[in-house]
Amino acid sequence: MLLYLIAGVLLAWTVAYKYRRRNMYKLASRIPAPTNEWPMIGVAHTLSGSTEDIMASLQKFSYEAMENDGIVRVWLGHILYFVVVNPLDLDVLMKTCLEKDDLHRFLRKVTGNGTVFAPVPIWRKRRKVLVPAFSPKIVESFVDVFSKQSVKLTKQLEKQVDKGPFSLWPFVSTYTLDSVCDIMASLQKISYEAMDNDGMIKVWLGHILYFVVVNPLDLDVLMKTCLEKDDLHRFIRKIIGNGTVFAPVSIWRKRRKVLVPAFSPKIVESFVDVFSEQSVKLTKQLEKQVDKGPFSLWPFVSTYTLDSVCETAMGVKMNAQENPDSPFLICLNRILNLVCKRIFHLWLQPEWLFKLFPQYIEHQKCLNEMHEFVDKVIKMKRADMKTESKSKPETDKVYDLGQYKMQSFLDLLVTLSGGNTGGGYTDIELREEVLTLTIAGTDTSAVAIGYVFKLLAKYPDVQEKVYQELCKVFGDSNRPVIKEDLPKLKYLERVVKETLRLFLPVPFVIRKVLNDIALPSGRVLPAGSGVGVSIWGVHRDPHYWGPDAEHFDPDRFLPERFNLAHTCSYMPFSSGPRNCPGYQYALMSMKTALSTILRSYKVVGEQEPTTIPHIRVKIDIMMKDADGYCVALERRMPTFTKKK
Ligand code: HEM
Repeated sequence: MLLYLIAGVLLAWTVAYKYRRRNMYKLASRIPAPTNEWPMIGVAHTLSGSTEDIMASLQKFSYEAMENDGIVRVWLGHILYFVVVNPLDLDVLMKTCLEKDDLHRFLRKVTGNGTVFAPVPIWRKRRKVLVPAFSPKIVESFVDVFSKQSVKLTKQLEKQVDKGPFSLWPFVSTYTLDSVCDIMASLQKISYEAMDNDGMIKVWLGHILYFVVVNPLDLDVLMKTCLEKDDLHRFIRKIIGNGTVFAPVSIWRKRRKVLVPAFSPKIVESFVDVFSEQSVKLTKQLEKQVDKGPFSLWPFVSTYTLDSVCETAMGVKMNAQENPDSPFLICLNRILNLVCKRIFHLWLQPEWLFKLFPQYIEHQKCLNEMHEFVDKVIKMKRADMKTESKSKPETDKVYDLGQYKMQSFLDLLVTLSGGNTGGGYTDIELREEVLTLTIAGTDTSAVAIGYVFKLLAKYPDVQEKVYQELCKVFGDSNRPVIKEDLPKLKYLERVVKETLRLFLPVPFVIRKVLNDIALPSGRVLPAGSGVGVSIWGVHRDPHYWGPDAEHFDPDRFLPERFNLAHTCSYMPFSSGPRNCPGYQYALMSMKTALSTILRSYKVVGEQEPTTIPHIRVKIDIMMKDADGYCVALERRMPTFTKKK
């Protein structure tokens, strides 16, 4: 019975198929075929892999079509194609045939339902969102990017001048790639659009609707109610698990309660000695670069912040400044780089697909190395706390594990979570929190220090004022910084705050909307959508910062001038219950490093002709200088050795 049924279905399908083909043949017979049809030439060329020959065939078909009233028919496998060159026919076809051919299915594997190859029902919605993003005003705003990339391209081509023929392709292809991949430029553009649209604009990212918000009144509500982090953070959760920064709210609440007391002013102040010692080391490391022209500051400042954070978080002297080949540092940088790639490359997102890429093995290797290291520190800490022994275990060859201090965050977390025996954090919870602090505290502060350097090089008058203040506080002494110095460095603090306004390490924060939310601006954000908080946009919005919002002016933070109309109009450390608990720590670490280095060296670089600073930025988890914080140093006085 079943066999009869199957046979019947097959027969019906064959008849229908034959009928359709007959119909097709009938229609096709009115249209000539080219003299050499596809199966003969096309397949042979395809098998030989000669794409040049395929192009030659396509050109030939086009010529034949020109001679046959603008159309010829071609079979590709079992599918009949009409090659059309007649503009009148094309006018109708381009308006009616909107579905892309199945041949594009291979590209769809990469772009998914991205507008270009999406099926028509999906395409219609996507196109509606995409078209306004190509408005003349927006496209015009990209000319700056094209222009900068063109100057770079011209400089790259310089190497080939008067050297005979060469392939232009690698040069022009990277030019367009750089322009198109300028993710930060797109985020900035969207933020400007939001400013012009009463502080909000909507954007589709894949199938999720995001609202990019820059209105501080709306943000005040959103930052207090939308506490759940977006799913895009799941890649970084692979590293830090349920560590405070990206934990689901139910877990985050408990973790935050334990973490906040560990950032009390008294505890953070006690870290200044660590910042100071590491800053002296940093100044010594920089010595090699003095009077030697421009160099990238990034490896120097990022190892300074890593050493400071590891010492204060785990009590371990990482010595990354002297030992940049430290496996922990290499793994940390590599894994963060892979996370960033996964966020922006859709094909690396599904876990099963990512596992097929060689990067997966690298990812796991780095993860294991980092976990093993932190687990080792935790084990030693527990043992040490148990025996309360002052004698330290044998020094680890690479990490110098023996030298931890008693009041690191790790000590505090063990105690604050309920103690070393029962009730307190498990080893995994401790590892998650320690890694969270390391990741949240390292690059953020390094990025910010790097931007201060860039801006001081651009504005020597501002640097001179910083230097004069340092001379006033430290006299001609080259002693290391102590905690009492920091509150006296008021102008330096204004420079840091203004830098964090214009060039902030975390320009965007993404949260989930779990329930419909009515906002002060009158809009309602629907449950299931996402909020892209453009802190970058908030900080540059002339509605709140005046017509000179884009200008670098540290004195706008003078108490008599600074009037924070809305809490959320300045929030480099975010706002609300999920803001950054490390802001005092970061400011102290930055001020210590800057006041140590700037007494020894003058930073020089390309000066800015106006008060609007231009720094080319890229998104690499954080917003970083695309040129690696390139500056030069000139000597002012000998490096620091003496204590007060
Ligand atoms: C200039 C330096 C820094 C900047 C600009 C910065 C910025 C931020 C921002 C914007 C957030 C909130 C993200 C959100 O709202 O979703 C955050 C969270 C956090 N930051 Fe920082 N941060 C800095 C330094 C630090 C340091 C030095 C530490 C620790 C040593 C730290 C630890 C954390 C932690 C634990 C969180 C998670 C808070 C929570 O979810 O409850 N940050 N940071």
